[in-house]
Amino acid sequence: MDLIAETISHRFDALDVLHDVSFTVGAGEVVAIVGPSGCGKSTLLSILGGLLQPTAGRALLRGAPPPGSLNPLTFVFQDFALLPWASVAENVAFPLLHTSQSALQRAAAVDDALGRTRLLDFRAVFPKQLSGGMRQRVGIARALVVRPAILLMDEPLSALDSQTRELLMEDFVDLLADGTMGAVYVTHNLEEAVRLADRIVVLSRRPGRIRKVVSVPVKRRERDEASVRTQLLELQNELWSLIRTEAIDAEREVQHA
Ligand SMILES: Nc1ncnc2c1ncn2[C@@H]1O[C@H](COP(=O)(O)OP(=O)(O)OP(=O)(O)O)[C@@H](O)[C@H]1O
Repeated sequence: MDLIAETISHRFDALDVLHDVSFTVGAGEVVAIVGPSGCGKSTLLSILGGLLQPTAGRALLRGAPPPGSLNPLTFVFQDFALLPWASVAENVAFPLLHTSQSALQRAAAVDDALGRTRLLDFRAVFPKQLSGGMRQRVGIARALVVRPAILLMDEPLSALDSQTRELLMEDFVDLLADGTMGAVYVTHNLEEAVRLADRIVVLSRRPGRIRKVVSVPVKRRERDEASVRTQLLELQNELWSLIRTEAIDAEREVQHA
């Protein structure tokens, strides 16, 4: 199933946020969205996920969802957005509450999502008992439980320390390995973009327009190998040089606001 951003523009009243953004996320593809602060990345993700109607253009899905998919698009949030009073298993089961699945089917789907995120031993634990990294694993399991075609991720690792980020990036590489699930990955972190994405959409300063789309020419599985480190670092530098001046301007704008 493909997700298509078709000439999307958006305004919040007088604030021009996105301008004429078009790209396609193919089945199983990971597309990162990077750009200076406030350029409209989260707004674009909300539009892609159908939470926000764009002022112009549209987001559409094309093709059949994966077998057994209950929801083609599902979000993973920066702040995990877990229910504090519910256990890990109950949090993960939450998106299934209003589906027609039987209790047995739900339990199987929850077990599958917990297994894929290595959380089976933590099913009865409550979020406050978990580290940040484990909480985000629960957030990811909750997204996986509906067997989505595409994960919509908004800075999913930015609340975590660098070691935990590294571990979760490895988890993402595993989860995305069989190519059945794609992702749109919004991030400030160019290292994450280069590590995880097939293609990186670089947005300009607000109103965000596409400045460049960059492909990562190394298989995801091989990106932690020493032999490609220089190549990936060069790509990261290329991205930073595209963003740097505008990031400085955006930073000043935020500070003066
Ligand atoms: N609901 C809203 N109403 C009005 N303005 C909004 C709303 N949501 C976002 N904005 C503004 O739209 C602009 C783009 O915001 P958005 O969060 O999409 O950018 P971003 O690129 O994700 O930012 P950051 O990199 O800082 O996370 C910002 O100036 C923001 O203040």
